[in-house]
Amino acid sequence: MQVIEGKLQVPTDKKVAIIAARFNHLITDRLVEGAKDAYARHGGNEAELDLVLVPGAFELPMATERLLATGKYDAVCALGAVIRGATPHFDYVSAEATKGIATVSLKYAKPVAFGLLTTDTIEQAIERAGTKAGNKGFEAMTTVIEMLNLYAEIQA
Ligand SMILES: Nc1c(NC[C@H](O)[C@H](O)[C@H](O)CO)[nH]c(=O)[nH]c1=O
Ligand SMILES: CC(=O)[C@@H](O)COP(=O)(O)O
Repeated sequence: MQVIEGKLQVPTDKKVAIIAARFNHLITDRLVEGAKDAYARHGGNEAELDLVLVPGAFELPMATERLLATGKYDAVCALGAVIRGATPHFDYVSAEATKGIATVSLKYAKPVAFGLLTTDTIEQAIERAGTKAGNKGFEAMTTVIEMLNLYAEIQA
């Protein structure tokens, strides 16, 4: 049986953008740090990353679409933190961001990692932004690296 999988080594010929929401930036700044750390730990040079900031998670898909439409990027690491408030707003923002990120990834057939926290409390968000439950930004960038290498293995 042939096993096809992507290795965890940053490819030298691929351009990656991090796109991060400023909303809840106390959390998202930590996710960005985690993503940069993952890139460096897997052999990449942080200076080669581009960082794009958007107002909130709702804007992640539309700005990712613009980025990929330029043809300059091979993958995007999308980061944000939606934290439940008192109204149903959380459900709308998180659902649109999630659906949009998946849609744009499929449209361009390029990896767009889902580094979006959707938490009930700020404590849960802190736990996932570099404390006891790891750093979802690190995980998302690791996914970008694996998927870029996987796509290189699966040539159309
Ligand atoms: N409540 C959260 C938001 N809300 C803002 C929206 O994402 C959007 O920027 C606004 O509705 C204008 O289009 N964004 C987050 O990233 N996290 C939240 O918890
Ligand atoms: C994600 C959100 O919904 C949040 O920031 C909005 O809070 P609220 O529902 O209290 O307006």
